[in-house]
Amino acid sequence: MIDLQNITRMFTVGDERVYGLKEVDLTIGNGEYIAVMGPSGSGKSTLLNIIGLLDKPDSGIYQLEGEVTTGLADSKQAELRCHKIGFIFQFFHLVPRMTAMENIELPLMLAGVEPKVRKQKVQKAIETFGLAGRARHRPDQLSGGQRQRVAIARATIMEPHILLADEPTGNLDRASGNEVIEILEELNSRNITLIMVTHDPELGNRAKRQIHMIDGIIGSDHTSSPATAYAAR
Ligand SMILES: Nc1ncnc2c1ncn2[C@@H]1O[C@H](COP(=O)(O)OP(=O)(O)OP(=O)(O)O)[C@@H](O)[C@H]1O
Repeated sequence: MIDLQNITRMFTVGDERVYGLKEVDLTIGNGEYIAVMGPSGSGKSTLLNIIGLLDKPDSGIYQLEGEVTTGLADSKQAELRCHKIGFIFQFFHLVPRMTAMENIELPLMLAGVEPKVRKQKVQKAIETFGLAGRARHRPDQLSGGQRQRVAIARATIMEPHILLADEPTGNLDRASGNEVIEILEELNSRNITLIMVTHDPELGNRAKRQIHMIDGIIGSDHTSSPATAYAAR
């Protein structure tokens, strides 16, 4: 469960103060599938960064799975992030000099998992995400869709409960984008919470709940009825 209470994040640009988020209340249950939409600058990435513990609010309380995260030491926040949350970005954020395999292995290394277990897990992920034959390729030797599949493998290798995806198909052609969405939806069907920022209304409609941001606040929060959700697929 993700629970944001009265969350505000402000940025100072020159003499001006800009709200990234303004007194936002939001509760997200386990296994939900949410699309976060809204115009540029409305606070979508700020919201995702706060939920993902990549950024801290200026005020308010954020509880992640019952634990109050606000005020926790950076190291403790990093530990929570590493074990509970996977990130997928529009531009993949893979390490260019590492192979697909090494990129996928990275979170396991950072978490101190022993080499034998690492190898087993990476091998399984390579197979699960259709990357056999590409394991030793570097990102610049992979297609966009393959890079995003490596990024998803890396994001899920620690078996997080929550996946945060910021425009995961924004840099992909339609076919590769569809493939990536289907993978993310399959993960969500296994009770992984999926929160996806998207500018694409068609994609947004596939989610079971749509949150529209405007000027740092939640302008609307709509959950599709099961029948509507089915029709949108
Ligand atoms: N690091 C920063 N420094 C200053 N202002 C920032 C910073 N990050 C975000 N903002 C401001 O906070 C507001 C929300 O930005 P945010 O990136 O969350 O919007 P967004 O909805 O994700 O936009 P986009 O769709 O263009 O990615 C904007 O006014 C933005 O200019």
